[in-house]
Amino acid sequence: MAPESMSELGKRLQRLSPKSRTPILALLVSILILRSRLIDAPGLVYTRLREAAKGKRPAPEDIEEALQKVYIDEADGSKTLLVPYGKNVNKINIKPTPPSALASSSKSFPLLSSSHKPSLSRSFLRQLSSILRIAFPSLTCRESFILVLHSFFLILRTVLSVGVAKLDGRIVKDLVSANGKGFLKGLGLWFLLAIPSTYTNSMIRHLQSSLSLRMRTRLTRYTHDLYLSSFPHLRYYRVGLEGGLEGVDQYITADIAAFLDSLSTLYGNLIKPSTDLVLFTLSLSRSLGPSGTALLFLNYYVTASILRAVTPAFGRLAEVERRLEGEFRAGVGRVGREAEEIAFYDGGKRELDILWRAYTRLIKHVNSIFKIRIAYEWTEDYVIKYLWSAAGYGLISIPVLMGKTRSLGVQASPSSKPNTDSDGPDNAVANRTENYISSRRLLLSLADAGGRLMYAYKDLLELSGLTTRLYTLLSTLHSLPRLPDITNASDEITLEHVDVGVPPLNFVLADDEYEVQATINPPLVRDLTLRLRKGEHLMITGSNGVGKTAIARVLAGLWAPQGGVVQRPDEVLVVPQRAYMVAGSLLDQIIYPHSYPQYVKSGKTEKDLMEILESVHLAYLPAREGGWRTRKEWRDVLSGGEKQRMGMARVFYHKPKFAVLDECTSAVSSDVEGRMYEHAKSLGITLITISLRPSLTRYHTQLLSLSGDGSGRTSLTRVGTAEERMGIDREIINLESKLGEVESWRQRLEELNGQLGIQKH
Ligand SMILES: Nc1ncnc2c1ncn2[C@@H]1O[C@H](COP(=O)(O)OP(=O)(O)OP(=O)(O)O)[C@@H](O)[C@H]1O
Repeated sequence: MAPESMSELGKRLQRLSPKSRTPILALLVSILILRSRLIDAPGLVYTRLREAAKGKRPAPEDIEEALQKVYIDEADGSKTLLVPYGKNVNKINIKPTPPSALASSSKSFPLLSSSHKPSLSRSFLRQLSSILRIAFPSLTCRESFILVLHSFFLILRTVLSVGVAKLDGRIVKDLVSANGKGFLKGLGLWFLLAIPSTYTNSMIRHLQSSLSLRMRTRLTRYTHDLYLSSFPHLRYYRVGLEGGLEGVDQYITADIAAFLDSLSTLYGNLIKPSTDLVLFTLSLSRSLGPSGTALLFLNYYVTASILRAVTPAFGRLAEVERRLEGEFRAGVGRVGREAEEIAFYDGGKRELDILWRAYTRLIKHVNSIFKIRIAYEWTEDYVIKYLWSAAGYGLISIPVLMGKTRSLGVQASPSSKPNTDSDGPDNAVANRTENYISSRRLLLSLADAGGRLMYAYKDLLELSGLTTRLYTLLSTLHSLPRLPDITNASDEITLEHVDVGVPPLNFVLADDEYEVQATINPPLVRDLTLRLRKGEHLMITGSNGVGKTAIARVLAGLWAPQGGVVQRPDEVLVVPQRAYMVAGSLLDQIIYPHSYPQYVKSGKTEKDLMEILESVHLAYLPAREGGWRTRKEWRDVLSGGEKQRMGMARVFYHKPKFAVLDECTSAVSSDVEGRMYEHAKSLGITLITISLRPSLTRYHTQLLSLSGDGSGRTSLTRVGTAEERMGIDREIINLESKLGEVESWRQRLEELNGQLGIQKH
């Protein structure tokens, strides 16, 4: 807008009366906000508009590059996500929650008592305020600004409703008194008032959803940063085992959204009727007098008491519903994830039973909520719609029936002022009609506001259930203590008197006090002491379930040792038996957990990657799958052995000092397995192999055997000791002497064939 036209607009605004200025100012402010949102929104709308305006569209290669890159690391530590959208690439800057902010907010999330039930208590307010501090990090943040604007429009709507009620009365009065001019004027005003009223309504809806979305983004980012924390917390790994929380996906996706929807709807449902109640009561009290107003308040008190008494525990019901929803979702997710295994067993029918059971439990619960609601809503409707209306009729009738004609609602306009009761019975009727219509409308609005408030009470209870769900997730994630730091700058792995066992459920709560679980799981491996220098390859063996992988978990830092001291260099890569395939391109599979920008930074090229694939006998993949950037569901595309080879390809890409190979070549043919082991050793990688295959022993210098008798004992022997070599020598002599006899066996065979008349061709 040009500056001259702005100042002209300012002058015009000044000429308007303060009352008529308010809606116009609100309109202008909101237009400015919408405009600034278009400009400031990081990427999404603006990039598209700007690029469309310039007629500049990214080439398909740019989009492919963006798909591969995913994000760009910025100098300030933030990341800029590249999101291909239609024919454009949108850039969205994401600032991670600083670890210090996570650490300081953890004090606001003490664990709830195990006996906690959601309700409107102080605990609910504490939980809500802890969560809201994440959604509204400061008073000056954009969310706070939207909230203020939203509240302003909510109040403006109520002010406009009062105006509409008054105008309504005035129009009917003019109609009854056959005042055509006044009637037409009233109608004109009616249409004028409709403009800010309808605009206010749409702004309220818009601001409510945009506030909800913004809060969701903040909460989701915070939860992601917390959940996907790297060492020393690894919360995504430990939240189930040590935190005892199942189905985190339901919490992070559906529950956050449900919580915020409930919160933002509730805010509107609470502010509007509360303001309505105050303003309408004020308007009405002028016509009802002190005793009428007192009766009105008595009416509020009685109805609120009745409804409180009949309100079921909606909070608890909502919490249970979310949990059952999560169980059902997890069931459906499991079938999708394990589809092939289920199909091999033809287990569809069995899975159907399991899913149907989960769904039936959910539906039964929802149905029972519906049934409980019938009785509650019946009482609510009866009280609010009929009891309140009847009380309203009674209250309006008092001044009318007692012959009082005190002016209600709208004061007659100056032009209509001479029309007083003394001018004749018609005017008296007209005035009473005006008063009645205004008051009636106010009373109906009052009953509506009361109904909404009562609904808000029920919504508030439901919000308490959703708050408890979200709070439980955040407090459980926060409660996981740091894992001990086991890394140092040396080139060797040392374990001294280490006990390895399944970590206990981290905290259980009794009477709001933290207590470490009393029953620590007995160690699987006891008093393990070993020292592994670079170049000393260790093989760990033992029967199933003795704790071989448990040792790998301790070495990786996933489980804290139950006793003793573990020290290892930073560069230890653990390759599990079940190879994990990341969402992304073929190239992403090899470089995982590196991202594309890290790969570029490392200076490696596609030629290097090809050499790696050749060393694991997967060189045919890029050509077969359509290139390095092909994106597929690799978990389904690659065979079990191919996936395991890909796991080894990662080892060759990262070249760590130590690689823990946890039966990660069990599905690979022996010849290829051997060549991969040799290759790893030639790259200078020290191997720690967990395997039951004796054929792998020859690639190692030490053998750690775990006893299968439950004692947790271990024995460490050197592979290739003098005794072992003597054993091998004995075997060689034995075989050689047998080979010496081969000639005599062949002669005997020919003799036998001759006797049987079998001719050798
Ligand atoms: N999260 C867990 N919760 C409870 N028990 C566990 C957990 N993880 C492992 N265990 C138990 O710890 C024991 C050792 O497990 P581990 O995976 O180390 O066995 P393993 O020696 O590697 O066996 P395998 O040769 O079959 O792979 C097993 O009895 C297993 O059931």
